[in-house]
Amino acid sequence: MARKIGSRYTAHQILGRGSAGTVWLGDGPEGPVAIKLLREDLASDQELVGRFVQERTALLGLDHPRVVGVRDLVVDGTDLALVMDLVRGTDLRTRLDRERRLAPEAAVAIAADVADGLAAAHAAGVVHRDVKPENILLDMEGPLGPGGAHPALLTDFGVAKLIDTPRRTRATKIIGTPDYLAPEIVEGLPPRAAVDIYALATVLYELLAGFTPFGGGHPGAVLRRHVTETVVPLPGIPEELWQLLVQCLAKAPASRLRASELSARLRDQLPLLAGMPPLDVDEPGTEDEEAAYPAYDEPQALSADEPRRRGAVPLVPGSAPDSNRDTHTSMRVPAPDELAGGARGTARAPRAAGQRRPGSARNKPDAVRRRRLVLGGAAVLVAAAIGVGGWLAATGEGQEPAPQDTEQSAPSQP
Ligand SMILES: Nc1ncnc2c1ncn2[C@@H]1O[C@H](COP(=O)(O)OP(=O)(O)OP(=O)(O)O)[C@@H](O)[C@H]1O
Repeated sequence: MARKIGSRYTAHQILGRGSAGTVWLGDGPEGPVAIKLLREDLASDQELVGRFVQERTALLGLDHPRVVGVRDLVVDGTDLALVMDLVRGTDLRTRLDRERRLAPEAAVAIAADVADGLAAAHAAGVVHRDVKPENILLDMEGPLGPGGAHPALLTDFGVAKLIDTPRRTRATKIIGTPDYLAPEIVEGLPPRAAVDIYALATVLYELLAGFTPFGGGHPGAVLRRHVTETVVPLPGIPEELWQLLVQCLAKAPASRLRASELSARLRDQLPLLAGMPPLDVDEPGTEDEEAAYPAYDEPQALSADEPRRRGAVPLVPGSAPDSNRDTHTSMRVPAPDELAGGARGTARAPRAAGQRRPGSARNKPDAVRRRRLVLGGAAVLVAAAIGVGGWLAATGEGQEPAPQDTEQSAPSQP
């Protein structure tokens, strides 16, 4: 079914859905495009529409081969749409779901591409703030690179910033995707370029291991781990690559590499990784923590036959009418002492494949595991939400900080 978007574009077929809306395959005066049609409740928010229009230049301004370009912004009646370059391929989450983990050479090649895109964005004064596999697209029509990896492009630049306004997101709600949230965000500091580096290092770890370094269990527990736990080595990972990951997952933002340096260091490693098979590691259990939390119901938005995705919190609060992912969980603000008190270990050390942890939650039926998932009292929620509350407060209109410790020079985003 075709649908007109403004006077210049026609949407033909749904490519995918996210928390902010639906992405369509469409065409316009210059050929095929991808059209991200924002959810109706967002599109009817006049303040939000105003922000998109105000940021039009910034949205349309990023021009880099590793960034999905935004070509146009359509505001038409109840429609608010971003018209983007069409990437023919898939998103990295889909590939990861299919393959579970990638060979190190391919994983590093993809991460280097994304780092290139980030370097360009940071130089232009833009922080992405939502780097995750869902926002990395693989261009299947592009030339094959190291490890047989297709070129990777980062998408959704600037959208998180526009949608996450204090008015839309009460300070009691946490915004973002917990697995990829840098500790300084959890602690309430404003997001600068280094948060993207942390998120990208998390993605690279996930590509190599099949799970994120601090993910698993209740979203609040995930946030707490970002702040209190150190990343545990992956069995079999080359030392230099491991050191790079450790540096970019540093708790202190200033200790992380800049995007251009990360890209160069990743590419330096590629020859050493050629032909290396995927790492053979087993996902750690979270049973100790799960036992500490009362029952937690899975988010409603996920349909029964859909594969479960990692716990995540919505970019936009509230149920998403056209969303079918469990990237839509809302969390309550934890009390300050909860975070501090939640620093107990979680026994999340990855094990070489085959090594079983006695009584691992991995061996429990899914429904049981789910019921035992977190919520409520314990540790985490607390500091997390307090931190993010501070972050939200700090990212109000006109308060977005210029990306610091980026490739400097460039003007900051208005
Ligand atoms: N420019 C594009 N070209 C081709 N496909 C795209 C493009 N942008 C997005 N898609 C597809 O649409 C899907 C949904 O994208 P969208 O950005 O709305 O959500 P998301 O990033 O997956 O999740 P969320 O918005 O919750 O962070 C993507 O996973 C991808 O498969």
